[in-house]
Amino acid sequence: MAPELVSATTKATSLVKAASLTSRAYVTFLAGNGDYVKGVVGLAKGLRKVKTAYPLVVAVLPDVPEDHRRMLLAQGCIVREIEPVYPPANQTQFAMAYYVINYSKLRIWEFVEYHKMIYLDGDIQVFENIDHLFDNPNGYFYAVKDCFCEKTWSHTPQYQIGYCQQCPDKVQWPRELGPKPPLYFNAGMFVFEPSLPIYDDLLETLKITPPTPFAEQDFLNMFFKDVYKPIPPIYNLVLAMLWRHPENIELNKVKVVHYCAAGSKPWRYTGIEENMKRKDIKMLVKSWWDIYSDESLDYKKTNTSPIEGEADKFMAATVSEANAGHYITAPSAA
Ligand SMILES: O=c1ccn([C@@H]2O[C@H](COP(=O)(O)OP(=O)(O)O[C@H]3O[C@H](CO)[C@H](O)[C@H](O)[C@H]3O)[C@@H](O)[C@H]2O)c(=O)[nH]1
Ligand SMILES: O[C@H]1[C@H](O)[C@@H](O)[C@H](O)[C@@H](O)[C@H]1O
Ligand SMILES: [Mn+2]
Repeated sequence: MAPELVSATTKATSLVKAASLTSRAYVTFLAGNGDYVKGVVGLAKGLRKVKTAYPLVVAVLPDVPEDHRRMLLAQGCIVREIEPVYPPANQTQFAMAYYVINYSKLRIWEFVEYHKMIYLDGDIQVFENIDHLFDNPNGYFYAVKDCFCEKTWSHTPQYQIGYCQQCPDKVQWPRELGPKPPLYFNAGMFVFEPSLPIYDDLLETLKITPPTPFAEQDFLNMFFKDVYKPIPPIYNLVLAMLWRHPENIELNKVKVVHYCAAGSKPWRYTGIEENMKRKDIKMLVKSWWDIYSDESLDYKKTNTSPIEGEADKFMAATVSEANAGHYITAPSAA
């Protein structure tokens, strides 16, 4: 082959590789000017520590201040601004106010330059590589089953009768309450495929769906109930599982920890709330801090492999062609 052809072929091959790399990404969501940015910085560093091959996209609301965006870019994140999504007007009083902003998460279905994404809350840390989840068959919504035993669930019949899908045989679902409710996932972590038709359908369906206490989590559960595939709790350890269902958890096998129990956010941890003095909780909070404080995990441009370099160029080209000025690109989190 003529040298120029060889080089063209090599270039094409690396572009194809770069394209397939950039067609997968992790994504998280950031709102406001508070301290959740610390969670996202910790997550970017955690993903780098486990040597993920994929970047971390941060979907930010307009109220995220410029200096927080710069911190994320400096950590190798891709920052994309999204518009807020609100549930139907005049009904917001029915949702837990704190969660209403999370409906904005639905915008990530619009990120169709990626074929597949793994969504992670900002209060999640990844302790082992989970890139293999991208290889799960397409066409399903993958997430971990939630637990109904904490007080946050006290508004539900499940909580009131002591039924939890984590131990469905302990308290049987009573016949008089009708059919057993479908499996319910925690929406702090899920694997999904961005799609414009699904995005339109999500927003159209939301218009006719009254808000409920767990906001977009309830909504996503309802919307994806027929394609939901549970994955093991090691992919999203909801901390309450440690004291509610210890028999279901082998802590040394856990890959992803979700600091969602009251008082457990590592950057706010004081130890005063219920269960927060447990040895396992203290250990998990310390593990989060070890990653967050490790300067060797800060993003360095020189860390990028040749393939990542190509991915960056490919992204930059795609972005400037397709979406000039719409969002800011940054290098991979890995
Ligand atoms: O002021 C805020 C509040 C939330 N978030 C983002 O929104 C995510 C969800 O909020 P929490 O993690 O505080 O919520 P929980 O984990 O307690 O709640 C769970 O229920 C919620 C219902 O709305 C969501 O589904 C959420 O993903 C799910 O893990 C955060 O991680 C963070 O990424 C912010 O950036 N700023
Ligand atoms: O999303 C909620 C929230 O994270 C609560 O803290 C937890 O008790 C729930 O199980 C979960 O569904
Ligand atoms: Mn969370």
